[in-house]
Amino acid sequence: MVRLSSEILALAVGLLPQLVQGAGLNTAAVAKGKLYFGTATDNPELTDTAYVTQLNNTDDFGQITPGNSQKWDTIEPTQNTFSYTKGDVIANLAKANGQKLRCHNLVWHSQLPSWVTSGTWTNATLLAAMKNHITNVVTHYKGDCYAWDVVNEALNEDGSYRESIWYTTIGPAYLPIAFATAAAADPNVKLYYNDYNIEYSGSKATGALNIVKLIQSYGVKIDGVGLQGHFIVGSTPSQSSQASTMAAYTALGVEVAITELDIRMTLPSTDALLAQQKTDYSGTVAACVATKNCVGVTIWDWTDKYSWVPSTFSGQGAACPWDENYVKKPAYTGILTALGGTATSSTTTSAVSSTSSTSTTTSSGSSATGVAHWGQCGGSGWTGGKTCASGYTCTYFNDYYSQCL
Ligand SMILES: O[C@@H]1[C@@H](O)[C@H](O[C@@H]2CO[C@@H](O[C@@H]3CO[C@@H](O[C@@H]4CO[C@@H](O)[C@H](O)[C@H]4O)[C@H](O)[C@H]3O)[C@H](O)[C@H]2O)OC[C@H]1O
Repeated sequence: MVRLSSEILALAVGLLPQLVQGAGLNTAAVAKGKLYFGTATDNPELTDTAYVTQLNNTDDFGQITPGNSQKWDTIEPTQNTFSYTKGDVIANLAKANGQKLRCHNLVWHSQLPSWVTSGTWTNATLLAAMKNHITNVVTHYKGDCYAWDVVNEALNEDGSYRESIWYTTIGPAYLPIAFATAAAADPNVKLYYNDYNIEYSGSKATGALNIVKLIQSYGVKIDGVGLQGHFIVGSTPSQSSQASTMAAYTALGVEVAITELDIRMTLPSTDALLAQQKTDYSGTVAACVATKNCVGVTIWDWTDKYSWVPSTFSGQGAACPWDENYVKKPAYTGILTALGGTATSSTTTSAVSSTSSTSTTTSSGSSATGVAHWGQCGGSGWTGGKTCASGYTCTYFNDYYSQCL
């Protein structure tokens, strides 16, 4: 009842209906006792005003993660020369918006500069370089990060250690040493081990459990396990499987978070794939909701326009809850309902229609019904049909947003 009144008020004063507080993903997550619902972002897309408008919407996003700008190759491209410009842009954006920042990442086998991958190292020299990097970066962002992904993807699929430069030169002790170094630089930040395909039981999840135990056995602090959640429509692990795996981690005294959620499909998308994607997103988020020490969910960017998927997995995409035109997909409603939120008219109209056929109509560019459109009615940014369907009138809200009502 209250929400309906807010919508009427918002319409009356010409506000964007989707900004009505109380309707979004982060608001619903916090109401469920979670710390945040968030999204990854990256520097290049921050020049897109409509993108940033939604990124800044704390009703949907209470947390952001830099997708690339805190990685080793960006921050320390040359040994002992640190460049924080890109990372700071995102850290400052989070600060300005009052959003939590998940910091990503300190030690990984990928996106390393050549001075690391091609250097001639001994155990002692590589340890010194790793500790120097961690100390500098964690100190620079001290107080800014809710959590650091201290080590990313240390495992093979069979649960053995990945033959990275870290493992082959230093051995498994690089993990506890990395965590101890981060803890010394910022005793208050949460320290995570982060990986993919550890969201369901199996050898790799066992490997991740063993990493937590290894770090703890050294008397070193580890606060959390990050479950990346890069899934495939129709092959996403079930809610119960994800929840029971989360329980195995939290039984070791650490929290968990879903840190990089996206659910990709073989293109082109169809109504059936979008419906299955909604189910898959919903079950995954519901697993976190059902797990007391699952603190939050982060999607790996919110719009298909800037998703990493098509450039990494040939022929696949449409992995995010918003399409490339910033129209909410059925997945959005799936997430919201898993978070205990209600799909109101502000959700369904500015976002997805409750029927997948409307989404298809919109993305195919034929006449639009009660759905959101970025841009002015009939203008160049008008992303759906150039005209509203019979019985609907195009209503202008602002330069970015119009809707067939
Ligand atoms: O701009 C992009 C960044 O967005 C990108 O960020 C990384 C993306 O995810 C994380 O690393 C990847 C995780 O998925 C692995 O592939 C999996 C293989 O097994 C499959 O079953 C599973 O479905 C797949 O997801 C990739 O091999 C990993 O690289 C990483 O934590 C993020 O930083 O990084 C590259 C930039 O170009």
